[in-house]
Amino acid sequence: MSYPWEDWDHITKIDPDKDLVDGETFEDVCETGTDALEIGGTLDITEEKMERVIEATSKYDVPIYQEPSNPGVVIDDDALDGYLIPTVFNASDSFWITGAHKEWVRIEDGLDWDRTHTEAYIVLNPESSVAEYTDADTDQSAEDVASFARVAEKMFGQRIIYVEYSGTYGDPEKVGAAHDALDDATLFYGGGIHDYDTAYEMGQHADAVVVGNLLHDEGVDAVRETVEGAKDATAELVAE
Ligand SMILES: CC(C)=CCC/C(C)=C/CC/C(C)=C/CC/C(C)=C/COP(=O)(O)OP(=O)(O)O
Ligand SMILES: O=P(O)(O)OC[C@@H](O)CO
Ligand SMILES: [Mg+2]
Repeated sequence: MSYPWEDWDHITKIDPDKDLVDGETFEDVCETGTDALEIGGTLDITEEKMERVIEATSKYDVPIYQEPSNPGVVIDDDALDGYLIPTVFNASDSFWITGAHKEWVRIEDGLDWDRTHTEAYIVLNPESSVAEYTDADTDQSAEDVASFARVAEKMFGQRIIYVEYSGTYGDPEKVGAAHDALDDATLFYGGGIHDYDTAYEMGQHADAVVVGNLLHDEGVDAVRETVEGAKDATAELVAE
């Protein structure tokens, strides 16, 4: 079986709680060359804000996925290509590993399983809201990260492993260790990517890089540079 994310090099994560840079539109975002949009964030996400972003982005060709941070914000919308549901492998509280998922399945009947996929997060920036929120144990060596990645793929059948440094640029060695530990699963990296070079460097280790804050803080020209960095890193790997 093949999955759409296997062809992605670059993902733009849109936080529905944050604005775009003045004068920029969702059309501009879709024209950066990014391969997919993930819509989600951890703080103050409401259904209404989610709907607004889905509505505005669904007119263009880029696939859009919702990444809900809790069961209460999931939107039932045909415009979505699917749902990427996080599970946090190094959370201290099992609510963020399987508990929220159990609640979701309990309250929703008729989930669209064909469009529902999971992302196995390894959260590594202790300062991030996602680390606080899930009480993640972020003190992990490269070997620990590699082992989490392997457990996620081999024992839990996860197809997406996500090394998350939300808000700060991470350690390429840990990202590389996760990549080396995987056979077929896809590795996402997110955190602090802000220019061509950072996208290029992490793009050499991860299958796809995720860019979040940059869109809201600097705008689409900066995002386009990161698309180029990520694509060049992939082109180089393919040529090797
Ligand atoms: C079962 C369902 C439907 C949901 C549960 C989903 C889970 C387990 C969420 C855990 C938290 C998580 C991994 C959320 C994904 C989104 C994310 C990482 C947002 C980025 O977080 P930050 O950048 O730290 O937060 P802000 O940007 O909001 O400050
Ligand atoms: O906002 P940044 O630091 O780019 O992180 C992207 C993403 O991994 C957040 O979930
Ligand atoms: Mg953020």
